[in-house]
Amino acid sequence: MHPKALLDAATELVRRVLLLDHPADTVVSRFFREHRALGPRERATLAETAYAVLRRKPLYEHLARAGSGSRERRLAILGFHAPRDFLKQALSEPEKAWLDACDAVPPAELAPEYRHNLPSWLVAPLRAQVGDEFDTLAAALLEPAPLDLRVNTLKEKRAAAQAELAQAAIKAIETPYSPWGLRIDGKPALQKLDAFTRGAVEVQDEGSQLLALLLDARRGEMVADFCAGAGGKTLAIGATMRNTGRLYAFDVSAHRLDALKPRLARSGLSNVHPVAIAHERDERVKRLKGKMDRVLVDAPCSGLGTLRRNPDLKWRQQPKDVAELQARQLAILTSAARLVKPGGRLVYATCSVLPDENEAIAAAFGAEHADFEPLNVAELLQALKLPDAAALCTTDAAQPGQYLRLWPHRHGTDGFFAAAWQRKG
Ligand SMILES: C[S@@+](CC[C@H](N)C(=O)[O-])C[C@H]1O[C@@H](n2cnc3c(N)ncnc32)[C@H](O)[C@@H]1O
Repeated sequence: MHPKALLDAATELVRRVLLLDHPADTVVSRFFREHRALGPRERATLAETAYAVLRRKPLYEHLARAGSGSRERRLAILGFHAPRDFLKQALSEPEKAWLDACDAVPPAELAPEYRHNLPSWLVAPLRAQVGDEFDTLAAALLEPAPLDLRVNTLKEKRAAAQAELAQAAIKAIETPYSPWGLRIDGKPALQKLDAFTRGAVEVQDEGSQLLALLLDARRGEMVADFCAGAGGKTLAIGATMRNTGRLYAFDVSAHRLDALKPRLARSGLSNVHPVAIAHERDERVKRLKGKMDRVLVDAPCSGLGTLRRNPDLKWRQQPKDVAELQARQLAILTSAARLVKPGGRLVYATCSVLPDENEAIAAAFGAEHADFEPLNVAELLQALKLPDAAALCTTDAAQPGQYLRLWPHRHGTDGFFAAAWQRKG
């Protein structure tokens, strides 16, 4: 496609994602379905351009106050994911001069909001948590996430999967913390790889793998993944159970559970029972009261720990949404807790970096549930022989290691939180 046509397409896609009325990945997929003639490289350029604009929206809007042409075209030019000489074939002389002027602005001279590119309401809670590391965190959140795989140890050892990928010219290194993880160089197409189609590997961020590990589900147990969604963590938990026992995958979205089915088929797991529920107090949940050895609540959350892959969330989420989420999170955790049998383990997790969705929910639950003993997550991970377990957890002087707290700039994962309890016997 000629650079001019590709820039026009990017401008239209940028216009659509900036409406912020749907998740960016949905908008991009719909755009590609409408433009079937686009090749893989053109698709990559368009998607990366739209994501670049979402990532650096404040900076690009600032730079786009100068220049000419529509606002979306200026933003698409600034985010255009291709070599400058290719892009310049699409530009008028005044546009080229404006772009050169933008490129010449020294980053150090930019106001902080054009460097961190975060909404103002998010800055204070992040600064309060990471202090001097704020700029490093903000920079990490502006980078695309690496591609992590989880090796399905029911089918393959990690080293064998790594060797198989190498034969397909895909370089993969072991993830630093998860014993099942491989981190891939670049973004190769995996769907047609034998290792993928036969279920030996699945795409999953290392942080998600650690949440499944923390649940520590064993052979023959009764386990519930309460907010299973498309089942990323369900699959990892089923593998730790060595395909024995019974693993319920609950979710209120039948549509998301449907996406679990092909993944289950590939994985070779037959111990998973997907159940679409109407709400967290559904009769099908109540019937299992006190029967579960382990329950994971991977709660619906703002997703603000996943800004590397979902940069639109920082513009689509608002403080009032977080307040609404808190009520749902506590209600879901409270209902899910009823399933846990005496001596059983409960894990609450989110992919949010906001204390309001994390420590605050754990504290509110703890205050109402004296029958649940908080477990120290660092100790649980140490017992699982995880390297640097304490470094993955909170460091409060009063309760060191109490919660899992993963950060992109420290751990190279998405931002995750987890708290764990044991029901008193
Ligand atoms: C963070 S996502 C889960 C991601 C999934 N565990 C994974 O690893 O891919 C949260 C899920 O909670 C589900 N959910 C929302 N409200 C719920 C409720 N009341 N009961 C159970 N699941 C709920 C959503 O449909 C969504 O799939």
